Amino acid sequence: MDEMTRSRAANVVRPRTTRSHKGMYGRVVIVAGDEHFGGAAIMSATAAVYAGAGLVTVATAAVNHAALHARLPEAMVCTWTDAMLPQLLAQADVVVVGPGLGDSAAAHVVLQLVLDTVRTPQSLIVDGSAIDIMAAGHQHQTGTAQTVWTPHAMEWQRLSGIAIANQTVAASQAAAAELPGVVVCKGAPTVTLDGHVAFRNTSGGPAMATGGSGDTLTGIIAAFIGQFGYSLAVVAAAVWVHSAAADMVARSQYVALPTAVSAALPTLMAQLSHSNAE
Ligand SMILES: NC(=O)C1=CN([C@@H]2O[C@H](COP(=O)(O)OP(=O)(O)OC[C@H]3O[C@@H](n4cnc5c(N)ncnc54)[C@H](OP(=O)(O)O)[C@@H]3O)[C@@H](O)[C@H]2O)[C@@H](O)CC1
Ligand SMILES: Nc1ncnc2c1ncn2[C@@H]1O[C@H](COP(=O)(O)OP(=O)(O)O)[C@@H](O)[C@H]1O
Ligand SMILES: [Mg+2]
Repeated sequence: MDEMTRSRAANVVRPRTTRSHKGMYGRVVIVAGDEHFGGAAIMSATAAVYAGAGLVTVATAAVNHAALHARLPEAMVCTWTDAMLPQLLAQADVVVVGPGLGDSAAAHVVLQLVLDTVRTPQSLIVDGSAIDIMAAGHQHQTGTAQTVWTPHAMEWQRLSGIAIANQTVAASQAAAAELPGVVVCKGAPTVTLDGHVAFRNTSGGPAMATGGSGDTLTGIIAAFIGQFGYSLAVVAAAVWVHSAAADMVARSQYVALPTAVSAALPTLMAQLSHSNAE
């Protein structure tokens, strides 16, 4: 099994060219946050912006819009039933679906819209409640998007059928081989795999055991794919950066608040890109 280390992550986070514009760094659409879980959408979107995504739009329940603008004016917003959502999804480089999505009829409908719309070369990150809905067999991935699944151990048990106690790398690789794309088996440590190769994460720790850490990771993965392309190594580098930012916070904080982790991303990514530039 390979290891995702600081130096390998630094190879991904390359310096930006002078002639940059935001269209070069990914149009990200985040479909998340029903009326109970608005925080998940805000944390995912915050992480996507702070990890360098070019443009971020959040499709979330209307009740979350004011809070989102208050915390993250950089993000644009719409609802799940907005007439412009299908076009936004079709024009996105990367789509995240699932953080705080819930299990309502509306959640099932918007998930199916995403699955029917997002196609390669677009990338699709499936997290949280979207994993649960798909695991329950209600909906299948009809598109052929470049996919990243981000289950924690219980979500992976639901999706793969492997009991948490039996989630060895070999068992997870076999299950991942039956799924399209990359699987981020979140845990301590997180292992990122594609049915053939696996990267064990070398950063992170128990300060991350708090609600919102996984929502935050989805935004970082989306921003990394938008800037650095879709590959197992880029996803594993995003996992490393997420956990390394948490380690920075945990040096002086007992718990690595997901919003504090996002706030640490621009500094950490600057350090990595400078080391890459040397
Ligand atoms: N602020 C917001 O809006 C937030 C919104 N959120 C949104 O909430 C939605 C539900 O996501 P969820 O992860 O909270 O619930 P679920 O999928 O049922 O899993 C928890 C169950 O699994 C069990 N479990 C056992 N082992 C485990 C392990 N190693 N890792 C993890 N779990 C393990 C665990 O066992 P127990 O704790 O009972 O021992 C418990 O029974 C989702 O859409 C998410 O995005 C959250 O992100 C939080 C902040
Ligand atoms: N003890 C730990 N060591 C390392 N990483 C951890 C630990 N506890 C939680 N994490 C990380 O925190 C995140 C939790 O994801 P998840 O359970 O989906 O959170 P959320 O509440 O946002 O849904 C994962 O990336 C996981 O690897
Ligand atoms: Mg989660």
